[in-house]
Amino acid sequence: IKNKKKRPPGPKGIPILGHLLLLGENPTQDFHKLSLKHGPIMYLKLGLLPTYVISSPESAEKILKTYDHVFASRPHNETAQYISYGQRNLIFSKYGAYWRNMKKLCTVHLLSNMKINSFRSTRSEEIALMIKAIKDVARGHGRVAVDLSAQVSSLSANLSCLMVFGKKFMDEDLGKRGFKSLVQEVTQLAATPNLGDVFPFLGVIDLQGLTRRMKDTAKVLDEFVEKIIDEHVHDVDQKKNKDFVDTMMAIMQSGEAEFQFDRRHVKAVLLDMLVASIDTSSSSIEWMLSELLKNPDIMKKLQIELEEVVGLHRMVEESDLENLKYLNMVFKESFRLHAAAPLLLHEAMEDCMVDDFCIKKGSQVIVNAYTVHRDPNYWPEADKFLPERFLESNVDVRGRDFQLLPFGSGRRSCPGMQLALIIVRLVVAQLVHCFDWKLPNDMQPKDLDMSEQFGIVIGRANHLMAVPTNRLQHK
Ligand code: HEM
Repeated sequence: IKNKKKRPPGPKGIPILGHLLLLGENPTQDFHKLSLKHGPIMYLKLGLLPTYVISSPESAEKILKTYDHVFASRPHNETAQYISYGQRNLIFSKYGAYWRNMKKLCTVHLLSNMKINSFRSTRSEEIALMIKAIKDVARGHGRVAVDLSAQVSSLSANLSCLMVFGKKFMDEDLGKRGFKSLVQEVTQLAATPNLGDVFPFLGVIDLQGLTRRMKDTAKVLDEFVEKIIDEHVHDVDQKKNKDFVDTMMAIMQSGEAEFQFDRRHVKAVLLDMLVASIDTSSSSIEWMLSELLKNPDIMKKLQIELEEVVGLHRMVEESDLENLKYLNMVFKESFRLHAAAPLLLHEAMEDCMVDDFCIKKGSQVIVNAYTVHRDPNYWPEADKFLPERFLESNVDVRGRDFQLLPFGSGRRSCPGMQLALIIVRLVVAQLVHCFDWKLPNDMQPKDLDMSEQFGIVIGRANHLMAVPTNRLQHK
């Protein structure tokens, strides 16, 4: 009984608001600083919502493995409801039979190795288009800078749209607001702390206007997806390569899903796939390129590996990836320092003792991968970018090693990891192989700004600009 009452340490809060005022523009960093003071299991009260912040590999293992069955649910997200057709998607769905069925369906039919491989030539064509556009800039003989952030974000959106909808969308599509900005608005709104989540009685009042904005955005997106589904229903048999809309509609029409599965479920999952894939992949690529520009010796070493494995007469292919060992090390180190979604949001489905502390049913449990990835017991000189630390180590990003969790671990871990591993490594390898890069205006690598912009995905605060010169010896 005594243990059941024991609460983890945490800062002193104030009545009603609890610890809300301790969180500023970048909650990941705020949690990080607080946990250095209060320990790996820290208690905070965000408004009325009891929250436990988990910050060490050992305590993360307890949450995501030992007691995964208790912590596999998601906390309520007032804003996100409206884009998920009443929690019919995966990301924000509560744990239960529906989520289990839907996750299985997505893993088997949308994100399997076979399905991912069926889009191999699409990836290759789209990446080649980006490289061609950069080559045109590189004709300026080392004088003109490329907006790498814009290039990569557009590539990532195109890759996701082709896979999900079977076609690309331009900025001018979807009326005045533009397709990409609309998808970005969804992630932005879902990430903005909503008072309705921490003071449930404020949910209906919508003081911040977030719900209203999300409803508006959701309506436009819904009309857009409806139109795409209709187009697919009309010419379903004409394509060899089935995109996600074809696949989901076929499952719906066949009735093979063992749970209720109608058009709302199809739309919820399609939007899930877009929202979960576009910014995570592009930010990860941006951060990896930023680190390479900041560390020219590491960039050079990677180029030497590419020269040895691929040669200077052709571009990188997906089949090369398994032979690029140093690329893999650079990739792990970049995901360690710049996990795209470092706050893993979970909810306790029952009371649970973790170490000496009782985590109460209904509480929010946040695993902060940002702090876990900097634990000095596992990561000496944790703030430095040192890919060589993986030289003699088997530590991997797949969720087996709790000191490195960029894709989470356990039941709620990322089902798109395999696809992300391919896209991020391939795009970075291609850019580094095809071009030499330097920072614009004689900027020194050490001066490159690495500020973060907080959101569901942590991106760069400023666009990454760099000057390319051609490297390959073919036209
Ligand atoms: C570099 C790219 C990516 C990163 C870093 C990433 C990371 C993550 C993380 C950290 C989670 C939450 C894990 C947790 O709560 O414990 C997650 C969930 C998820 N990811 Fe990814 N992801 C990436 C790409 C993708 C892609 C390409 C897709 C699909 C096309 C995808 C689909 C999802 C979905 C559907 C979920 C929700 C799973 C659930 O709640 O059951 N992700 N991802």
